[in-house]
Amino acid sequence: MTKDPERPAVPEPAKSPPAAPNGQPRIVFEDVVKRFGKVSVLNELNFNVAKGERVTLIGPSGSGKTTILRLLMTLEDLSDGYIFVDGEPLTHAKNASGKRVALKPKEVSRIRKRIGMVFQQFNLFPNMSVIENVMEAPVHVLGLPKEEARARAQGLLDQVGLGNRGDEHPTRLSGGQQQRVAIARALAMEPEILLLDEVTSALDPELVGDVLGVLRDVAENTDITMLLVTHEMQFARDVSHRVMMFDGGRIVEEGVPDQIFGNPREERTKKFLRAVL
Ligand SMILES: Nc1ncnc2c1ncn2[C@@H]1O[C@H](COP(=O)(O)OP(=O)(O)OP(=O)(O)O)[C@@H](O)[C@H]1O
Repeated sequence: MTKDPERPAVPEPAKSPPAAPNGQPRIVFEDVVKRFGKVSVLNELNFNVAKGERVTLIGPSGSGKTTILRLLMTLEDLSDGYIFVDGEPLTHAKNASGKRVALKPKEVSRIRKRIGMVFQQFNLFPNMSVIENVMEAPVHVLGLPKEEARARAQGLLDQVGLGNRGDEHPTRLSGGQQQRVAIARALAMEPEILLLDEVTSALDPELVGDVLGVLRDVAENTDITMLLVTHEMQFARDVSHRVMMFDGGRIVEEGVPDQIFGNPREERTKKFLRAVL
């Protein structure tokens, strides 16, 4: 695989990921229902993710993986049920009489700020320089002074191997470099939760390794809770504490990566893995 010369060497992947953290959950999905029109995509889905845990969601196309991330990012409305972050409701709560009520936008945004997402398409602002892309949310959402935001952005660009490209426009960068900027941009908000949705799927194969290298660094050197949707099964195996296999909006099977990838129990998981591995 071609290495980007600007990208510093990344450490070798850990042989086996550390034991999954437990304790107070960072994320709780409680009886989550998502419908698009009359079609129910998630049906009373329940799961927890611990603080610092990295969970990969796998499953066939249409099984609801992206919808789960988009609900957490509040890009989709929750049809029913509750999502909690550190015990606090994200978009809906029960009022004193037990009725489900939507939270006010201000309350939603307070928690939502703690969540970052990187998409398949990098979605950088084409009219801003690379460093301005990374500074934008810290300045406008967190209210950080510009110089502080710039220093933070520069540090992150250094971290993703693009420290000397800050003044360029994103369109001059390769897809892999743009995706590394998008990762820096998500990290600039110092999220407690990072959602990664097929972040290498739009890249030429030779650019995938550098982006995964950056994410490996993040996984190994921070305690950010991560939810990943990826087709990079070796990467998922290396960095995840847990893998959840979805089909039809339900969890078919979950377990540590070695078990799911090496010794899946459910026929549906075996069939899916046969098709993708
Ligand atoms: N905005 C929308 N309107 C209508 N249906 C939608 C919408 N977004 C998603 N869906 C449907 O919801 C289901 C779950 O989609 P989702 O993207 O979450 O699946 P996925 O597991 O991430 O699939 P993929 O691996 O192909 O990205 C699919 O049947 C999809 O067609």
